[in-house]
Amino acid sequence: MPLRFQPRLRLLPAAAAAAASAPPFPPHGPASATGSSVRLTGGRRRRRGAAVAMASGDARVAGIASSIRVIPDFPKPGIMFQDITTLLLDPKAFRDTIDLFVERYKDQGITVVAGVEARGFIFGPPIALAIGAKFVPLRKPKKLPGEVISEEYSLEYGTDKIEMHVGAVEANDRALVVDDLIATGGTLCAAVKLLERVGAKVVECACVIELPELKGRDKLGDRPVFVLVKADGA
Ligand SMILES: O=P(O)(O)OC[C@H]1O[C@H](OP(=O)(O)OP(=O)(O)O)[C@H](O)[C@@H]1O
Ligand SMILES: Nc1ncnc2[nH]cnc12
Repeated sequence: MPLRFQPRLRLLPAAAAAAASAPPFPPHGPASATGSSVRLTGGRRRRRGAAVAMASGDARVAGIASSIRVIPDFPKPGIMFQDITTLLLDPKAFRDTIDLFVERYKDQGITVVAGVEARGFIFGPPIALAIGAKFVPLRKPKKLPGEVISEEYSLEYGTDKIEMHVGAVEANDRALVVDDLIATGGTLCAAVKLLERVGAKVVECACVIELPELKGRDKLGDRPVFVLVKADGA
């Protein structure tokens, strides 16, 4: 997966009001991991590179945003890695994340939640259970034991593939695609293609985080993408 350079992050204007009530540091944030923070006007401090912005006016999103740790230069120099494992350490943030998705999708007639390996396997299943849909894992090559269909997608250098079991999704299914993050959009685009190839209707793609500078939405055309937080490169 291409983990492209993501410049230092800043708080988007839409986020400012909701963020005012957020704690200055996340419970498990990089302030402790890296010792890195920046001072905000008014004397508050926030993590360097970690200002993650709200996509909605819901107050829960501020807590979710501040629970996501950003690790600079992982897995290689220049990458600001959005680490959702710290969100998982915070039961309120994790529950709020699932609840926000469930509230959005519970009355949309969704019959299948497709989660993209690996981090879509964390958020997808609890959403599927709560809305009464089946969960279908979209896996990296050679992991699924049954007959599969595959979709290749572009990486920064070369290509990768995801696979889905034949028969898991049917032509009359209404699908939600779930992953933790959209960057270039290549992964979600391949996921959508797999589902559409078997005739399913992709209602929406849902991610916790978007890196808007990488313009992943452009790759998805008119398929809607819903995200909770945006990490904005300044
Ligand atoms: O929008 P894109 O540019 O396609 O990137 C987004 C994908 O990258 C990350 O996964 P990764 O491929 O690193 O795999 P992992 O979850 O197995 O670590 C992330 O979890 C998304 O699936
Ligand atoms: N900056 C980033 N952080 C976490 N996962 C990613 N996948 C692609 N870019 C990423």
